[in-house]
Amino acid sequence: MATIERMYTMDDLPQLIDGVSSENVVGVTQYIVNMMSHPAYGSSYQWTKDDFELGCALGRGKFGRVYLAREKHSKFMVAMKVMFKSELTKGRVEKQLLREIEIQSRLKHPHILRLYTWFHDERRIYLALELASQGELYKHLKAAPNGRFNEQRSAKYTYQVADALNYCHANNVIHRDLKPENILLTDDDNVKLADFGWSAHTNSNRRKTMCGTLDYLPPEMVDGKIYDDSVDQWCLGILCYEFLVGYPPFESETTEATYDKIRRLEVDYPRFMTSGAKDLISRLLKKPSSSRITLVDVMKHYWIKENMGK
Ligand SMILES: Nc1ncnc2c1ncn2[C@@H]1O[C@H](COP(=O)(O)OP(=O)(O)OP(=O)(O)O)[C@@H](O)[C@H]1O
Repeated sequence: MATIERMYTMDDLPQLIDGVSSENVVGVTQYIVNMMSHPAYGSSYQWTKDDFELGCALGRGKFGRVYLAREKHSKFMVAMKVMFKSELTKGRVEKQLLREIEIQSRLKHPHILRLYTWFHDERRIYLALELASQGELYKHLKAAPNGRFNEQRSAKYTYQVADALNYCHANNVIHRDLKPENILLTDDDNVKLADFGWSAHTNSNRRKTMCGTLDYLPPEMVDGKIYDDSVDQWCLGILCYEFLVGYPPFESETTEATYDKIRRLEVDYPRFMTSGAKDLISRLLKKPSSSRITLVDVMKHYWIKENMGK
């Protein structure tokens, strides 16, 4: 699903506020007018840190911190990721970051975290990201009863991630690093796929690079073989399993034991898992990548539909 690309004008105001509740009409109208009257609206604009007020820290990553921030003119809230150039250079991740920025800034989908803009000063790089106030999905999984989501929540999130990945693949992007730590949650309980640091374009050759989290590695990557965008379907199967069970299926004490389980496709489905969930996961965790269920079929799968009330 794509977002509307055209620029709105003040003439569109009635359409934009159509359906807004009466107590919010004044606030929303003011908000839209502020946005449209900003010099950045509809033209190129060089954003700087002076355009934003930084608030509390939302979290800390390997290369910087993320702050709640507000654009001064429109009062639009964002998550501002601030990274030090010296640390990026030391970690040799400048190229990876530039690729992440290039990919994430052109992906516009309701379940992909938007990168609104980015800029830099002498010492730092700033990424103005869509705000996902509930933070990492991982944290919510750990806090859920028995450390796992119920079927309704699992099906909803699996559907939304499948929708996001399907959009990525249609735009020649493979995510390659799916896991609950790389998915954020909004206040209205919707997921946003984030962290495109390991993502790749598919339009070049199929690649053999080894990356991503061990527990989520598909067999073709364990064996260093060529792979394509169906690695994301495998990872979606692992993710759906982790939602329902609380840990990934091939988790082991050692790297070798994990690799071994992946190669032998040794999945233990707990008794509490329903046959519908098992059916979907086993269709995703197929060793020959070409036999994995498509993302469109994941969204139409009966277990997803049943649990989303569709
Ligand atoms: N868009 C956002 N909205 C709300 N909170 C966010 C957002 N982005 C990040 N955070 C919070 O900040 C924390 C750190 O994010 P960041 O992306 O820097 O870390 P990370 O995923 O560990 O990245 P990396 O491993 O690439 O350094 C996250 O764990 C999350 O809690």
